[in-house]
Amino acid sequence: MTKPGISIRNLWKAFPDADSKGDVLVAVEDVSLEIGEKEFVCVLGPSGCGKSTLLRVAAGLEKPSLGSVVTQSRPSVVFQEHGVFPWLTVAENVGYPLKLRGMPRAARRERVRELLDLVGLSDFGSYYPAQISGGMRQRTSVARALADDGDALLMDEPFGALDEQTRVALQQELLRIWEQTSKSVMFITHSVDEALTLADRVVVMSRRPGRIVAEIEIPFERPRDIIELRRDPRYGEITYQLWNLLEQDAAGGGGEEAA
Ligand SMILES: Nc1ncnc2c1ncn2[C@@H]1O[C@H](COP(=O)(O)OP(=O)(O)OP(=O)(O)O)[C@@H](O)[C@H]1O
Repeated sequence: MTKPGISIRNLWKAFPDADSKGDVLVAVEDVSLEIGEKEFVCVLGPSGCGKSTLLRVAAGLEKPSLGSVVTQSRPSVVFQEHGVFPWLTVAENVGYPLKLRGMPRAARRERVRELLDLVGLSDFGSYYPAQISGGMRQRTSVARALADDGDALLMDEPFGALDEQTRVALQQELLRIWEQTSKSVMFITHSVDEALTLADRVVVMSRRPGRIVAEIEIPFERPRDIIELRRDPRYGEITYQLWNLLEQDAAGGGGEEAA
C-alpha cells in the first residue's frame, strides 16, 4: 500500500448507555485501518455495528474515546440524506465550500461548471433540491464533496435510500469520477453487492461492538463495468465469502442485537 490517506489506530468509541444509567455502550472496539492514497475501501457490516460512528470519528465530527485518526487533509463527507442545503440551488450547494474558502466569484463559477459537468447536472444548476430527484440530490452532494477538494472522501451509505437502478447508475458514475480524481475513499455500506462492486478492499465489521473481523482484497480490474462484473465467476465467489463472514458473525453471538 502507498502512504496512508487515512490512518485509524486502535480506535475505541463509547457513548453513555441510554438504557442503563452510568454504563457505556461501546460502538467501535479497537479498530485499526489504513486507507492508502487513491485506495477505495468499503466498510461492510450489519445495521447498528458502528459503521457511521467510525466514519464520523474519521471525519472529525466525533472525538475518539481512545486511539487516533490521522488524515492527510480535512476529509470531505457525503451522507445518505439531508446532504444538501434546501435553500440553495444545486450550483450554490456545489459552490458552497469554494465560497467558504474565499475563492473569487468568476473562478468559483468556472469550477462549479466543471463539477456539475462531471456529475451530469449541467442543466440543473439553477434548480433547488426540492425540484430534483433523490439521485440528483445525491449527485449534488458528491459534487459538493469534490469541490471541497480534500485528499480523502468519506461516504456514509450515500446511495442507501435510492432505488436499485439509480443506485447502480450512481455507483458506476462514482467509479468514473473517482478514477479521474483519485482520492482515498472510505465508503460505508451494508450491501455486499455495493461493497464488492466499488472497493479495492472490503473491511468487514462485526455486530456491535464493531470490530474488524476480516479484510478482503477485491481483484477486479479497473475501470470496472459494474453490470459486466456480475458475469465474472469471481463475483459469485466473493459474494459467497462475504455473506459467510457476515453470517458467521451473526451465528457466533458475541454481538448484541442491532440498534
Ligand atoms: N451519539 C450517540 N449517542 C449514543 N449512542 C450512539 C450515538 N451514535 C451512535 N450510537 C450507538 O452506537 C451504535 C452504532 O451506531 P452506528 O450509527 O454507528 O451504526 P451503523 O453500523 O452505522 O448502523 P446503520 O447501518 O443502521 O446506520 C448504535 O447502537 C447506536 O445506537
